[in-house]
Amino acid sequence: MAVFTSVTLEDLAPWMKQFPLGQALNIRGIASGIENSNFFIDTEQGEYVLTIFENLNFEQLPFYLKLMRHLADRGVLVPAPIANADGELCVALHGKPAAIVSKLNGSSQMEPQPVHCAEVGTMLARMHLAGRDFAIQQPNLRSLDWWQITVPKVLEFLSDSNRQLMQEEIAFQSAFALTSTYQALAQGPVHADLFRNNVMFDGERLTGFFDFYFAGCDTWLFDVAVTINDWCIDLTTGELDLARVNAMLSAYHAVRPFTAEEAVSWQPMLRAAAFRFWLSRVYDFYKPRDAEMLTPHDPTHFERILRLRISQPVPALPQN
Ligand SMILES: Nc1ncnc2c1ncn2[C@@H]1O[C@H](COP(=O)(O)OP(=O)(O)O)[C@@H](O)[C@H]1O
Ligand SMILES: N[C@@H](CCOP(=O)(O)O)C(=O)O
Repeated sequence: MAVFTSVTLEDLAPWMKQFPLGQALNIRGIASGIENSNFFIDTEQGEYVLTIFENLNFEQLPFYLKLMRHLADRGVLVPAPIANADGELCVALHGKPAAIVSKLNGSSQMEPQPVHCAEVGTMLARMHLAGRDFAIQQPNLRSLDWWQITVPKVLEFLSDSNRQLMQEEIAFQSAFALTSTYQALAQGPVHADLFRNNVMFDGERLTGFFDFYFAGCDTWLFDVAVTINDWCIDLTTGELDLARVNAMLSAYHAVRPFTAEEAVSWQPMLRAAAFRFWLSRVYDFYKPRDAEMLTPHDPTHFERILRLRISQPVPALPQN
């Protein structure tokens, strides 16, 4: 999809008066998003991104927007939400919650090299540390609870072998989450969807993480595993690429050293990260929402990755 809710320059004229950005001069819908309606807007103060939230509500949004503001204020490279005259980061537009955030320069690096992975590892660790004193608690809404509710809804669509894989993995992850090792893992606000399409680069320089609308409080290691499973693989086979894995993990470890509990949780967490996206892709594939141009992501990609993370040893986390 792209734009679920249409917005014109005429719609924007009165609405923009509450923001310190002057008039909107131009608005262009962004085609690549799949969750929200996004637009680039040119204002008298420069370029910004307008997002109309299609699924998140006014109660949930302060977590994401205030987290972005909190991180931006601490030097983590993320879009900074713009407050209106009342200090609100989220305001209704066409009856839906909407926000304006700063536009990041650059473009996504879809064929990353170790140098890009190192940049991501460093910024991810800085983001985790900067989030430690963030006051709002909101769980990762695509975590174990959601998996347990969603698995029964999709089993009927799966082949026998995939149904078995899904049932065995949800049982494994449910048991893993109860272990004292899991309970000892460092937690805090995490991005939870830090794929290549959610990071901007200008050449080899990272300019920002964005699309925080799957963020929530979860283990930091889950965030690392989600990121590794997208950035550091052979895209055809799903196998881990050691040079990129080492670059990302070493860079992260240099800022925020991994713990002994994280070291023993690494393989289960790579499985959890693969499972989360296999499940959401299966769900979106078989239970699509209304959308003008929505093309669902391929679920088999993460099924393949999950099978590999179960069957093959994974490179160890760096340890001091
Ligand atoms: N703050 C930003 N700065 C620059 N580009 C952005 C920003 N936010 C979104 N975009 C652009 O909009 C596209 C869609 O945004 P995204 O957050 O991925 O949408 P969705 O949440 O709907 O999947 C991105 O691929 C990117 O090109
Ligand atoms: N990264 C997820 C889907 C979420 O889409 P995004 O465009 O909001 O990052 C996936 O690949 O399944």
